[in-house]
Amino acid sequence: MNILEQIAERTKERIQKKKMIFSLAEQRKAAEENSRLAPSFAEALRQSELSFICEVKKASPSKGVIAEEFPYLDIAAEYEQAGAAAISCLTEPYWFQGRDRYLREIASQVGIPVLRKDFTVDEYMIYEAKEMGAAAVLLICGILDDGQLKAYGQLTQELGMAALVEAHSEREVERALRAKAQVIGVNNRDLRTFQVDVGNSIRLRKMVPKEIPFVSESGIRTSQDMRVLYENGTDAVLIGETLMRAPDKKAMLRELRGKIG
Ligand SMILES: O=P(O)(O)OC[C@@H](O)[C@@H](O)c1c[nH]c2ccccc12
Repeated sequence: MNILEQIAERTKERIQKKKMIFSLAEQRKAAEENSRLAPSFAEALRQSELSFICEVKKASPSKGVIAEEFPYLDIAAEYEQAGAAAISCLTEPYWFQGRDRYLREIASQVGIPVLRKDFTVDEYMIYEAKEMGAAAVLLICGILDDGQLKAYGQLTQELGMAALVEAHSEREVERALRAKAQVIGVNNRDLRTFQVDVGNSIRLRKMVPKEIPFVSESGIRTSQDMRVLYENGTDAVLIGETLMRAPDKKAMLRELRGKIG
């Protein structure tokens, strides 16, 4: 099993345990009772020439612990003040050291949309995301079949959220398009090998119609990376590690943005 499959399996177990404590029916009810409409994720990505989705992430399978100190609320506030279009918050606990409560607290504190970054493998997680105040969930093509992609995308929309559908290859972009993804992200990191290639987004950008916001994810470090992505029609970038390691996140965002947008 590659790492992506391992995480997906572990996530299924995690959700089974949660369901025993709080059933799917109860979770659905809790989601439906949260009538607060989160700000629109897709709209937020259309607000500027090149939008930033800034990630709150303590650790990752490829890098281990990235931020020993992890004042997640301060980090989220700093991202918002620096002009982030949206925040991505990890909730996966074992490889990324995420927590549901990080997302819950961040979403209640900031005015910009928050993406629940997790390995969605069950509709239960979509109800949870809604209940927690997320504006969007991640659907990874590599761990979902076509039926799930479609059904989870629909449920997400019914609950007033958006799905960021993540692809890594031509075939997966085709699948995302077929599933009527509202927002498509291309991961520059191969979650099977951890190899990073920003060229992956550039290659796959051409397959996605202009009306669908296109997000380039992972491994973005320099204003040079940003320029190349921008020139090739990227609408938004999703940046984690580079920002998490920067002592002054506002300055880092300014530097990355350079002369763009
Ligand atoms: O820290 P980076 O290299 O800037 O990457 C951020 C984000 O793209 C990455 O965390 C990510 C992309 N797809 C994922 C799926 C699950 C968990 C995490 C991810």
